[in-house]
Amino acid sequence: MATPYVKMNGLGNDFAVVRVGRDWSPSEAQVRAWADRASGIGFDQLIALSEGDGGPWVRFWNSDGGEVSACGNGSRAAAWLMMEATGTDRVGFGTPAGPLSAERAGDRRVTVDMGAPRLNWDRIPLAEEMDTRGIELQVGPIDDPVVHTPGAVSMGNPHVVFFTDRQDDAFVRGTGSLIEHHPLFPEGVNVGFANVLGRDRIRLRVWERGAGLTKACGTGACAALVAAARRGLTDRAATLQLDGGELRIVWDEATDHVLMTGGVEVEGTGVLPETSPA
Ligand SMILES: N[C@@H](CCC[C@H](N)C(=O)O)C(=O)O
Repeated sequence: MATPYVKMNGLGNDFAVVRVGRDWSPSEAQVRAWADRASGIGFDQLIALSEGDGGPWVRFWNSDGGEVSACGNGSRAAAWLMMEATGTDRVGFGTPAGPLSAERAGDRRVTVDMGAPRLNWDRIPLAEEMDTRGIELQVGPIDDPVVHTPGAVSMGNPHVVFFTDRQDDAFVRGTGSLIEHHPLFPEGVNVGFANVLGRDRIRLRVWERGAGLTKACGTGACAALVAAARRGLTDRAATLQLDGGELRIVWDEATDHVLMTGGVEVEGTGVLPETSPA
């Protein structure tokens, strides 16, 4: 049966969003074929919206076909679609990483309450106990590393954040792809490169686990703000400048929750191409 999709993006981080049953389960090969920018639809993540007894439910897959628990930009897109469909200004929905809530923040702008960051080493997860404010990891010569001691944060998915002004393509791609599969991260990791420009402004580029360098990463932006604030480098609210635009991130002191505000765009619609599940 044909499955329609809506093509969307959040700051250029793009998705195909489908409405399907709770038991819908594409194979890795199918997701990879749909994600392919030369021969498929082309996207960074696939997002599935379902209705169940417990209300709306959202799942995410990276372009490499792996299912993941969280996606910040994708959560804004999913929330906006659900609010448009129901004519509401707020929505709550389940995700594999836990329940989230969202509300409209202007024309095609959405704030998602991303919940509390997970900061214990075993919840990132790391392979061994470490202080997640700055973990024992470095890139480059032992006595003169290029980047070192990244903060580690889970926003429902694992992130490390290096504080550096080295943000050129070659460095981000080379270092990101190396760290993504480092044995310290049993589930892999998203790798952020954050240049703190002021107490309320960070320039961020993210090498995403399972998707590579994207134009923006919402959970990466949340993780960067949390990692920076924990180190005293910024306040608990900042504007994150990503390649595709800006996100406002607030780590609320009263609730410990991280609030992410940014735009969503609809690019078009289509039908998932027939593919073999193998
Ligand atoms: N682009 C996303 C993150 C998608 C998942 C990530 N690549 C992972 O594997 O955890 C975002 O906006 O957060």
